[in-house]
Amino acid sequence: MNKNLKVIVSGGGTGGHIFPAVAIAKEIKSQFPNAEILFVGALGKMEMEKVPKEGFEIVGLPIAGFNRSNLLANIGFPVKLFKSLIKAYKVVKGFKPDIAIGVGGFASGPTLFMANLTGVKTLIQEQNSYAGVTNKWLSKKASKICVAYPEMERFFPKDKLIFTGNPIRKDILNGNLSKEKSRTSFGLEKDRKTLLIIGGSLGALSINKAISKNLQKLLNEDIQIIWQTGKTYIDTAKEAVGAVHTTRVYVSDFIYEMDKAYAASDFVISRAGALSVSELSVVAKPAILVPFPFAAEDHQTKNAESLSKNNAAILIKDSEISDKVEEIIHSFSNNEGLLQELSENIKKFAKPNAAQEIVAAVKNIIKK
Ligand SMILES: CC(=O)N[C@H]1[C@@H](OP(=O)(O)OP(=O)(O)OC[C@H]2O[C@@H](n3ccc(=O)[nH]c3=O)[C@H](O)[C@@H]2O)O[C@H](CO)[C@@H](O)[C@@H]1O
Repeated sequence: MNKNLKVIVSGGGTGGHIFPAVAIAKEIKSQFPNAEILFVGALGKMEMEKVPKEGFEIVGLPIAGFNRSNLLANIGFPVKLFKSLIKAYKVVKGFKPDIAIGVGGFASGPTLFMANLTGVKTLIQEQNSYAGVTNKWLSKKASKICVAYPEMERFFPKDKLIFTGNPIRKDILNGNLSKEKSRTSFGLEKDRKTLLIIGGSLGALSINKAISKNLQKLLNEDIQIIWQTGKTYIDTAKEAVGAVHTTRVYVSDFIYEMDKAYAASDFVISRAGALSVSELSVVAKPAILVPFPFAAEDHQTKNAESLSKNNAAILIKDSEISDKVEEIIHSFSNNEGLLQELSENIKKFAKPNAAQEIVAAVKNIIKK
């Protein structure tokens, strides 16, 4: 099996789909160094840039999402879907994988559909506590569905479920970086308390606005800040930092070395995307979670509640972050006991072996 293992990994759209896919691919490579892995993504989406940076080959389908709120925007959808199905068919037939793994996002629909049609076995990795339409539909033919939340039998056939957790990139899992060195790598002071702000892979407007508005007050707490803004807010954020004349803020649209960002920080403000929540659990960081309220079925609120109900994170509503951020950061900066408690509690949600467990499922499927 070693020499011949061939795997298609398909999906993407945002980091929350791409990075678990990369973590699975890297685990396959570490167990089967000769394995051939081909990613199938959506043209123009984030995976087309991020996946090659991680050292994997990717093919793009001309697929786009179906816009449920504006049906007129879907005029080109049938053509794109048709072209994507044809291309997915050619990719699957040409590459001849032993298995196709779907991680959610536009491209996984046509790819796994064609895999199923041509007799290739499939596995789905669902990151969220709420399953999307495509994954529910693909689950009928999938051999196994690896999930990160309990009670997923609401969406998927129970006998196919494996509760693995979300696969996390190894550099984040290893977590052996020094706090001081990580801080200096961002140009920050090595001994100052550090707040990390992450808005998910695309950035979060309400968090960004809250930080811009309260930046001076936050700096008055004697902290320093690593602030990830997303592409659309980076210029405004840089202006806000310039206006307060400080060297205590590192600002970037996207952070590639999230392992260093986590290691540098004492506490975190974050969206509640599934991967962010899984990573924060593994690195055991005290966190203020601000769920994106318009995610499908409000699943980010459910992700955040699974922690906040257990005193493992603080949940702040999107509409309240601007008014509450200063008060909360004040309490975080001055209450070691609270940080300790949140850190211990969030750690209980960590599933550090997810990638290995998913690859174990892959091995079982292709053995049969
Ligand atoms: C708006 C929306 O619908 N977002 C969804 C999207 O989130 P999205 O992709 O934003 O969020 P996640 O929190 O799940 O994952 C973010 C990933 O990007 C990485 N990262 C982030 C910022 C950065 O600068 N550098 C970096 O590497 C994080 O380490 C993490 O691995 O997919 C998730 C997983 O299906 C869902 O739970 C989210 O609800």
